[in-house]
Amino acid sequence: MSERTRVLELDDVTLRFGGLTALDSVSFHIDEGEILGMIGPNGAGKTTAFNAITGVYQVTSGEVRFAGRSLAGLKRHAITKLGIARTFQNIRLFGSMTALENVLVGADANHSTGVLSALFRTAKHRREEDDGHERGMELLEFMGLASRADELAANLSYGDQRRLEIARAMATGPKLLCLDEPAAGFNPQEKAQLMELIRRVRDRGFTVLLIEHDMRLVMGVTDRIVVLEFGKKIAEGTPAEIRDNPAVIAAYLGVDEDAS
Ligand SMILES: Nc1ncnc2c1ncn2[C@@H]1O[C@H](COP(=O)(O)OP(=O)(O)OP(=O)(O)O)[C@@H](O)[C@H]1O
Repeated sequence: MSERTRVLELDDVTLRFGGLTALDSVSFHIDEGEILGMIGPNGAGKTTAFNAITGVYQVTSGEVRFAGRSLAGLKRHAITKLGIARTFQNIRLFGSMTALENVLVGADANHSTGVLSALFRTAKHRREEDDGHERGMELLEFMGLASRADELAANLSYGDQRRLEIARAMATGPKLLCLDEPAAGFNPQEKAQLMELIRRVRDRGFTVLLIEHDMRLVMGVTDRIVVLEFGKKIAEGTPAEIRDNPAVIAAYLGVDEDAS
């Protein structure tokens, strides 16, 4: 097998909230171009792992590395700039802004020009705005939202809002895209469509970390899967390996796969 570039690495990460150990010595990595699934029953630590990766929480011990660099002490904004973007379990759009404006807010995160040049509308700032606009429209097109570009986000259907969140995250130009249950609340057909879209996102050059409750779906779209239970990694492997793993079967036994 050829050498692949390591995008993200969690090295023996423990994260405690007071007496509760939400992540317990968790290690895994993601290589460039992979779709890595993260699954596990409710409260397993999946969202906490996202929060540790994106700088919402600092790890108690261990290290998160992005492109070989430790993320210790970095704030959320700095981590976005480095190239990690995420969506949230609960949609967080700016409801009174249009779909396009929401995407442009994402693109803004990576502008090199600052407040002063924006104030004086320097040529460079204008150029960045034009580029951002074009790229924003292209992303909306890609997500099937071009015709909704001028609609207020609050007026979009639930499914369109979920897709817009992904477009906004992509607009920051990330190397790693972290999607926290992007298909939550979707019916099976919508879920299947979204998974296909996520595959196309990866084909555009993004590396994807995906939390998804629906085992069948996650099996269909991911290259590898990490399974958490009570903050510990209990399994890691290809979808076929995970499907037959006794520890995973035990963790999910009696658990409604679609529960969220
Ligand atoms: N800010 C916090 N303060 C205290 N405890 C927290 C905090 N965030 C998460 N936890 C706890 O950490 C554990 C892991 O939660 P987490 O949300 O990461 O699980 P999850 O796998 O994402 O679950 P779900 O599938 O329900 O979203 C849970 O016991 C949760 O109650």
